[in-house]
Amino acid sequence: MKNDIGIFGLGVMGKSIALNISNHEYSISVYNREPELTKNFEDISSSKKVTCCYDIEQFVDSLEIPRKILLMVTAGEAVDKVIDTLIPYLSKGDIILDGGNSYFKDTIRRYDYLKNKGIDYLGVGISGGEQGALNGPSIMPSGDKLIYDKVKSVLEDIAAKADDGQPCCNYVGESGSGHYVKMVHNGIEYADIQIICEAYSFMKDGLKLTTEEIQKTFSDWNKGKLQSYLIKITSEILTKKDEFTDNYLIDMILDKAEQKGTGKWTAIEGFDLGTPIPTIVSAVEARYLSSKKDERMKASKILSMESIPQDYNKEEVLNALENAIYTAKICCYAQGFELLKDAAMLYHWNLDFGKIAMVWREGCIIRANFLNEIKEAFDSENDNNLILTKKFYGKIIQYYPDMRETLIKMIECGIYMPAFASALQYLDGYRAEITSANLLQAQRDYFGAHTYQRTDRQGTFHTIWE
Ligand SMILES: NC(=O)C1=CN([C@@H]2O[C@H](COP(=O)(O)OP(=O)(O)OC[C@H]3O[C@@H](n4cnc5c(N)ncnc54)[C@H](OP(=O)(O)O)[C@@H]3O)[C@@H](O)[C@H]2O)C=CC1
Ligand SMILES: O=C(CO)[C@H](O)[C@H](O)COP(=O)(O)O
Repeated sequence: MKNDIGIFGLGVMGKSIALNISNHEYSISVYNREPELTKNFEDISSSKKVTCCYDIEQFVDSLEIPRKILLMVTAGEAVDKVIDTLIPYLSKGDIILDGGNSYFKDTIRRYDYLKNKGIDYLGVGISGGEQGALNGPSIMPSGDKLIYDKVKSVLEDIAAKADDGQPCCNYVGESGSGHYVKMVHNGIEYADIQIICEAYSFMKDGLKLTTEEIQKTFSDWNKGKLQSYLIKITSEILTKKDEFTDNYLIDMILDKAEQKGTGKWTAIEGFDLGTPIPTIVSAVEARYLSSKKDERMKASKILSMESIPQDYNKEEVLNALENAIYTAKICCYAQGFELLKDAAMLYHWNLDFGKIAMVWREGCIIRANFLNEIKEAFDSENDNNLILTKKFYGKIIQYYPDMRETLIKMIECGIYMPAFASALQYLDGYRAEITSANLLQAQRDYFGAHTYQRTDRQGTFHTIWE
């Protein structure tokens, strides 16, 4: 008897996905470059439907034809190496699925490379971290639809299920689009995380709340319109005590953020496509700034400034902050979907934003209650900016003043809040009928004869300014 599917790579994600698949009654074969992880997997997987392989040929031979092999390895060069290791053992019609955070242009290249060899390739964006992978991730598959149909049942079975029972797995589109959607998911993840961190900073350093008070605030917010995985884990993180000191663990963690690159790719795509995604860009930049800890320490002494002492009504400020976070979150998602809209045009993908929102409703890191509303918004207005949809523009108008008031207070307290500021500026800029770009165009024409268009007649104009 041959096995249904093979999993190559038994790191954090591969191990959990493999267990998830085998828990769904599929027979699996697993392989890892370092045999130690395969041995560990053998120890934890009691199921008889698991074949642990220590040899690539044995791994490939153990699979039902056409073979289906899910790669869960580090994105980048490793994926190419693994593909080249597998090729000599594969047959025409076999299917490789890449479940890592691969760069979408690499996925398109690998698809073409393997197509020439008669091997099918699906780029499968997966989100949910270790627990999601084990209990039900959000899955964003792409490639040939006919090939997807051959693996659809296993992907849908292992995916998270939304409240309506629908699997959080939907075919996204042509090659590369699934990894693109996953990349944008991560861009939104960066922005969402940054907004929460800035709110935390304001509560701690501006409002001088205790960790317990901040924890309770996040916990309360998670019962309302901000209900989401990231707000929930934030409230849980703030309960954790340090094992070495009497402090909360959060106060012992160095404030230097790391990143693996998906947020940066999203920001670069925004620049390349000319799509304004300032909150996502600001979140990437905030990570870079945070990592310059030594310089910040030095600057904090040289540029030391007193913040303006305030006597805020904390309850009112926290209510406004909740509305400000909600509005900023909508802006993050709106920016992500605007990038997807421009990418669909440029790369000729037929993206259904309602279906994408549906896939993000459960399982992934940005899962949130309001994704149900985002789904409904796009179901009826697929081409609209989220902030202009009937579902959301009223909320933005309602919460706009609270957002503005909150930002004023953050400025008074000297809080670093690039994500909040960029979200408000996104709204102010997007709704501006007239901007200052008329002056900008005049300056360009002045120094470089770059020409400009007029408001009252067609054509291109140049003025001798001096
Ligand atoms: N961790 C997370 O929360 C999430 C991760 N992802 C993505 O999933 C993928 C896997 O991540 P994760 O499980 O966290 O990573 P880990 O670091 O835990 O595991 C990496 C895996 O890749 C294998 N690998 C690395 N280089 C090679 C190579 N040259 N040849 C063969 N195998 C190699 C490792 O094998 P070995 O043991 O031999 O080194 C190991 O099995 C990545 O693309 C990641 O971005 C996606 C969503 C969430
Ligand atoms: O893909 C993920 C979740 O969806 C990973 O958790 C993500 O890679 C984390 O990114 P970074 O290390 O850059 O913060």
